Amino acid sequence: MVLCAVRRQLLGCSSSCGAWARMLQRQSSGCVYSSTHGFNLEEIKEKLQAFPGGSIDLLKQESGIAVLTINNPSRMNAFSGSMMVDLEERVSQLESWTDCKGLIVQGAAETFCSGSDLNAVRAISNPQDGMKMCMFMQNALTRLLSMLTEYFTQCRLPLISVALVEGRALGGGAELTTACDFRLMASGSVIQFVHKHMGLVPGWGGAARLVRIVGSQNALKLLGGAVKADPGLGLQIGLADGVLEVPQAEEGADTLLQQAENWLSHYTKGPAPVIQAVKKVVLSGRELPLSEALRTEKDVFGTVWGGPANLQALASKSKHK
Ligand SMILES: CCCC(=O)SCCNC(=O)CCNC(=O)[C@H](O)C(C)(C)COP(=O)(O)OP(=O)(O)OC[C@H]1O[C@@H](n2cnc3c(N)ncnc32)[C@H](O)[C@@H]1OP(=O)(O)O
Repeated sequence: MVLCAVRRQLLGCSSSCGAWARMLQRQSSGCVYSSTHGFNLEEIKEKLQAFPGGSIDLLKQESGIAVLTINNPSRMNAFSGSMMVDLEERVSQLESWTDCKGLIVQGAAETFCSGSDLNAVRAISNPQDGMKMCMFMQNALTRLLSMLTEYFTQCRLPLISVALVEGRALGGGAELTTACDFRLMASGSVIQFVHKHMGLVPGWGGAARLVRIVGSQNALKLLGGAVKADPGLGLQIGLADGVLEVPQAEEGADTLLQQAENWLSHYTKGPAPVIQAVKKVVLSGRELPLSEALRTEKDVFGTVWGGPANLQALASKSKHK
């Protein structure tokens, strides 16, 4: 009962434990919104499907690293309605891939994503439809980053993700980069929250996540000034975790995707259960009050202690020179 009250207080829930239980139920599905918020998944999917074009493509690789490609080159990879539905389906596919360790999110044809498809935006510019689209994308991107389900130590997508930003990441595209653990920016690339210029603020969860990544001062500057963040600024404020050189065609150097895979492999090398456990303890440390984070860490520790990787390391008497 005391814990219940503490949790209610922490999440600003002033209603009864029944309401709290419903909130927990929502969180166990990894979603922010459910029917209690007027969110009807099938209804919104049908509405979004009316705006077709492009696709979100998922490639699962034997290495345990998946590549998610935003693919709508004729519109600078803008998100059509059907691509939003695609995204949610790809997240479900990733959630059921137990050996998954890492994810690279990239755009097709040398640019990342120019945000919402403005044709769809114009057609659903009434507040009700805007809210529905916003809830749908927040649910999908929250599941992508596994931000809520760690309350049950059952983080569904415990992979380490990186956005590979080439060209432009604008509006919703900039928001998408914040739904990854890391951002790698190619030389010449730009992340820009152009929402203010559109008379908007982020609605796909990008503002809340941005504050956690760069702090509220920098977030206010990026959003309030619709600042073009190039790789230099990105590194300086912690928005970018690395800069990749775009290879010249004749050089035979690694492609940006190969460079991103090499970069990510430093963090995904090793058995999937151990990598997934790392993601879980870091997420719970960030998202939970200390006492709950410590308990979560204990539970996750229990899943790897005496496990195959641990026993093998003990048997090999490995030294860490
Ligand atoms: C909560 C979500 C909030 C949002 O995401 S609101 C959307 C924010 N994004 C935007 O406003 C992007 C608007 N587009 C632009 O600024 C420019 O097109 C951009 C991306 C800088 C590229 O400029 P350029 O390289 O000069 O290329 P361009 O303008 O000729 O574009 C090539 C074709 O792509 C299209 N396009 C680009 N961004 C789009 C979008 N978001 N929705 C729909 N179509 C889009 C553009 O209309 C053009 O098509 P077309 O060749 O004229 O048929």
